[in-house]
Amino acid sequence: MALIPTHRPRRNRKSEVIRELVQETNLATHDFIYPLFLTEGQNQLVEVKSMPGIFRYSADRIIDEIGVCVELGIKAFAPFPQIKEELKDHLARESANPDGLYLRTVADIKRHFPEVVLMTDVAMDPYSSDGHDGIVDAESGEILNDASLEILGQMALAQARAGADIIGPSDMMDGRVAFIRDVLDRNAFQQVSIMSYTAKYASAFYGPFRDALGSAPKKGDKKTYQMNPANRREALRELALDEQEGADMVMIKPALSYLDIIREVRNATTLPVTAYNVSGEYAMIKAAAQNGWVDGERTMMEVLLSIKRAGADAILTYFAKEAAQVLRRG
Ligand SMILES: NCc1[nH]cc(CCC(=O)O)c1CC(=O)O
Ligand SMILES: [Mg+2]
Repeated sequence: MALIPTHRPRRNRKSEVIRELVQETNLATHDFIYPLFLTEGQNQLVEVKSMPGIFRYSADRIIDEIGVCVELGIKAFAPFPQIKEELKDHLARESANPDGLYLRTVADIKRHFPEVVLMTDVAMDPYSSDGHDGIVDAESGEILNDASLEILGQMALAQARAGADIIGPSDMMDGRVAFIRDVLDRNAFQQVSIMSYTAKYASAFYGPFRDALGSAPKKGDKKTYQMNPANRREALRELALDEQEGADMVMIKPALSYLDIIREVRNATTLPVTAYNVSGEYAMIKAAAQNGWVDGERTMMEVLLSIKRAGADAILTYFAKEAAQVLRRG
């Protein structure tokens, strides 16, 4: 008797239709935010070596690319700029230049596609001659928190003026969400949202992104501002502060080694939760797929689904375009 199971979960797996009926999590193209790399010049389309299938686009080429994505149903984008070395300085001044590569292109994208949502990145690293997200004290090498807030506030304001829909502070300075919210509100940008990089870990998985932008720290690492990968409770503390400071959405980054944090944050907040499936996570799957070691497409879809199952409402992912093609095919 004991040898005949009374409970048979396999009955709910016996056909494709039944499996779909009981499926708990679904991926949709509208879940994706597509990060895009911008570069100077005309007619530039340069593949990032460590990210096969991902390119740096000059301003003229990005418009066509966004057109293709919109056609596929991708409606949200997160642009990042590759800034020329000679435009970088200790105070990241280029970050607030309305005629610079980034803000000019943001305005241009919004002109061509008023309906797309642009999330702009607030952090000093792409514009900083030190390659850090905040100001580096010349003597001590310390990353100065409160002095950096001024620069981040001006950067956010310049992005709002260029037409950003969502400001994404990725810098991990303390208090920046409240600071940026205040600057935006005092300048009549009450409707511009803030998606905080709430729990951003000091991760080895950012390597290919830093290759793409040439934004790696010139000295030291980011461990005095990005979080220790060992910590879980600290993510909840950052969450509580970002809620108090007025974040509209919160983000966990990276995603795959931090699915537990995504779930934990999902359970602790009523705010929308986003996860950033970062460059190194993309590169790993691409490399294995190119070697024939995993099925790239199935691995991609499984990873994205897992991030949603963990509790993310939206996903920043370099896979957005490929996954949208798979989802369209059905
Ligand atoms: N402000 C820094 C920033 N903004 C986005 C990413 C990484 C994204 C990725 O790896 O895909 C980083 C990484 C870093 O700290 O150097
Ligand atoms: Mg914080």
